[in-house]
Amino acid sequence: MKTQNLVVVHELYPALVEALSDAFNLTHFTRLVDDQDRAAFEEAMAQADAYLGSNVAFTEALLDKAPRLRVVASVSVGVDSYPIEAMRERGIVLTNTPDVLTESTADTGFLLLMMAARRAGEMLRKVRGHEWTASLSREDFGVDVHGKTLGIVGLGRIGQAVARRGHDGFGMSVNYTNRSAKPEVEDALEARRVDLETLFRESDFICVTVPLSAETEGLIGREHFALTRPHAVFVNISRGKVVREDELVACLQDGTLHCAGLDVYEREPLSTASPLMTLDNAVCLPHIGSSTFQTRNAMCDLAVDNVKRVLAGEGAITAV
Ligand SMILES: NC(=O)C1=CN([C@@H]2O[C@H](COP(=O)(O)OP(=O)(O)OC[C@H]3O[C@@H](n4cnc5c(N)ncnc54)[C@H](OP(=O)(O)O)[C@@H]3O)[C@@H](O)[C@H]2O)C=CC1
Ligand SMILES: O=CC(=O)O
Repeated sequence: MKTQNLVVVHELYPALVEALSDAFNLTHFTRLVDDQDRAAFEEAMAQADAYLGSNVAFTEALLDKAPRLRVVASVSVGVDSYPIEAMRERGIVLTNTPDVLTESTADTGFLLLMMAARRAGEMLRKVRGHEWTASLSREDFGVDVHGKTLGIVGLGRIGQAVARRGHDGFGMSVNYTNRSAKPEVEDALEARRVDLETLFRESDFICVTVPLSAETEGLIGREHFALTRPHAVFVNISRGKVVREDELVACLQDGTLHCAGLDVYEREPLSTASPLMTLDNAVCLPHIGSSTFQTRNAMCDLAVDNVKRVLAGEGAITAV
């Protein structure tokens, strides 16, 4: 007999839904769309031993309504949306999905970097808009990536994977800022640790891969964009709130910053009223960092293994 209640708010691959239905009393939402879904979700959480998912606003009030809850398995590496201290006080184990998403997310970072450098979004719009009627002019040229300088803000797992792509694949020099020094990466990638201002001043491409925290919220703004080189490309694949988005928009509009490639925003989904929607020098993706079939399946598998281990009284594989 199934005795444990699992609430999932995530899209899962079909075989996993079947396996979870066999093992648990499963309440499964693909996503919470409206108030009715949210109410049904809270009702299910009142009996839940475990939760697995992402993109749900977790509050202390929700925890108060979930007295049986023992494990929250986030299908993400970032855990900025959870009340971590309140969970700890209640003895709820929080787990995440590091490592399995590192390479796909770094690919997305490099995709944005390349798209912004070569203005791929704009060019695609030209072709589709039937504006490719003659060979392109200098006004449509992009900038080279190979041999340039790449600056990484937050040289953790994903930051290092982006840096490796730049160094090994494109012969780029690497600058980085990070809380702690990374001598082994400095050796392997000839990377140079600098302060944030120097990184913005002395890099052609800047990629943000630092987690959102009290220290990093609003870390980057106009004073940094004002230091950038004439054709600098700014990429953010971490969290929108690390950047002061109104200042980013203003700097893209007034030419202080040449162009940006963004996967994340202050508010998601991005509002249709956002100026980023129409700026030619902003390449905007809808938070697809880890969204490949292989990686999302691996993230779900890891989250499930974490749930099973915690409920069995064993340590989680990737506790936060
Ligand atoms: N766009 C997307 O879809 C995705 C986005 N992400 C985002 O990427 C983030 C990074 O993931 P991941 O690389 O696995 O995380 P890691 O923990 O491996 O790396 C984070 C790095 O940031 C550094 N850091 C943390 N705080 C500060 C600070 N205040 N100042 C300077 N450096 C700091 C850490 O330094 P130290 O080594 O000293 O601790 C560490 O090197 C996630 O938190 C998430 O927000 C992740 C996956 C997908
Ligand atoms: O944004 C995605 C994550 O895994 O964090």
